[in-house]
Amino acid sequence: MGCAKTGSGKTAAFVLPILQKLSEDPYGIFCLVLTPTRELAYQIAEQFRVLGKPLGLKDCIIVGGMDMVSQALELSKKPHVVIATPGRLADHIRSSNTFSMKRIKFLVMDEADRLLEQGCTDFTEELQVILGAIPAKRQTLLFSATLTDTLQELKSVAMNKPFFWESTSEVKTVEQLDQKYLLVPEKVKDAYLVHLIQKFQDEHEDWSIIIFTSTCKDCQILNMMLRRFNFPSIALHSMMKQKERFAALGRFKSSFYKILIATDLASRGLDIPTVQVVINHNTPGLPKIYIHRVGRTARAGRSGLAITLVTQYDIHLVHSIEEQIKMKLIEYAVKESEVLNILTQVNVTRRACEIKLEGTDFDEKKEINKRKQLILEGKDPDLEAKRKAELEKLKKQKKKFKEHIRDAIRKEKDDQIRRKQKKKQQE
Ligand SMILES: Nc1ncnc2c1ncn2[C@@H]1O[C@H](COP(=O)(O)OP(=O)(O)OP(=O)(O)O)[C@@H](O)[C@H]1O
Repeated sequence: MGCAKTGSGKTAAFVLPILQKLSEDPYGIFCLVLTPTRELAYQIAEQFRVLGKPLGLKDCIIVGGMDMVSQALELSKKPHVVIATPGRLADHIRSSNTFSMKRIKFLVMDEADRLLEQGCTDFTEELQVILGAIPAKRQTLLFSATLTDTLQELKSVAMNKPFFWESTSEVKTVEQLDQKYLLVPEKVKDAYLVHLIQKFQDEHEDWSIIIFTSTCKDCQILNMMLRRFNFPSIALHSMMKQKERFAALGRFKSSFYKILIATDLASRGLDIPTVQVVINHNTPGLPKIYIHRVGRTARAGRSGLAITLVTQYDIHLVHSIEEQIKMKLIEYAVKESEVLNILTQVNVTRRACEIKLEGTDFDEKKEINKRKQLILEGKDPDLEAKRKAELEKLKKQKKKFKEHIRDAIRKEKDDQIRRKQKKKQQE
């Protein structure tokens, strides 16, 4: 298990030793790399290709959204390395007997904590299928910039004592990263965003910027809005077709578009050296999401700037981020008068974009996609919706209970302090 900061070169840290071992005894399929997103799979394959060229390395990328037949054909040709997202690889294992992974020596899980996380996109079932198709005797490598929580869980289930390497540093983010926050009222958030982008465009023409949003819809609307202000922006989210996703990323990487508006689909692993600024349009709900998002800049020793827009409802989230990364964010200063000047125009434009999007089948498409996915997984969409609603209810109750306890503890602490102060005064 390897845990090191974002942009510190974890990919090469597993690619190079694997290539070394492969050169000693080359055969296919020698190694399997799993990663949570399709874009990341292509990026890892690129590193294997560059570094493995002298060996004549054959690789194969197995991800969803691409043609399954040609993938099956490639798998049957025994590539040295398979780089895959779990869902599509599990589909191939279930449906095909034209390839075998029984001899693989290395299993790499990149962004391992995400792969093993049991949340909204849960890979558990797919991982079970994959683990059943590869030999038990192998070396398993887990990498991420945020592995600490997963470590404890894994240590308890691992058959051998795992070797864990962590870069020693108190602060969890990169030193060269300038981390700021901007306190903004929810309703005027977009005016601040437009102001920031205008400023960066005016002052640093060559900078590339990533803006992270919380939902696909927000991502889409912001892109429409920024386009209306003539900013060179492009969206990247999971409701886009896979070909559009790759094209968007390609155009951003080549600096054809200088602004990428993305959901957390792009928060992990992506390595784009020109990115100078990351803007969090919403404050990430979890510190580790923050760490990965801001890690899209200041990579490989470069500098970078991260600005998180914080509304009145998000202050507790910033506190937990600061606690986790072990440093304080600094307030970013803006000229309020300049924001006020564009406020009405921005709000009117946003509303116009929202109306335009409502006129399309965006929401409907999302529902259909969700139902399709559930049916593919062999689940009943209606039953799942009911289950989800019940879970939500339970979660809310749990949250309320936790808040209640937290308040009670805080109150008790305050009372204690007050009692102590009173006692001192009396003395
Ligand atoms: N020894 C090195 N010297 C200079 N650059 C390097 C070196 N090793 C890797 N790099 C480059 O550093 C960049 C970041 O590497 P990489 O994408 O592997 O980071 P990472 O640690 O996996 O980050 P993340 O946690 O965000 O996925 C890449 O462009 C890579 O080519």
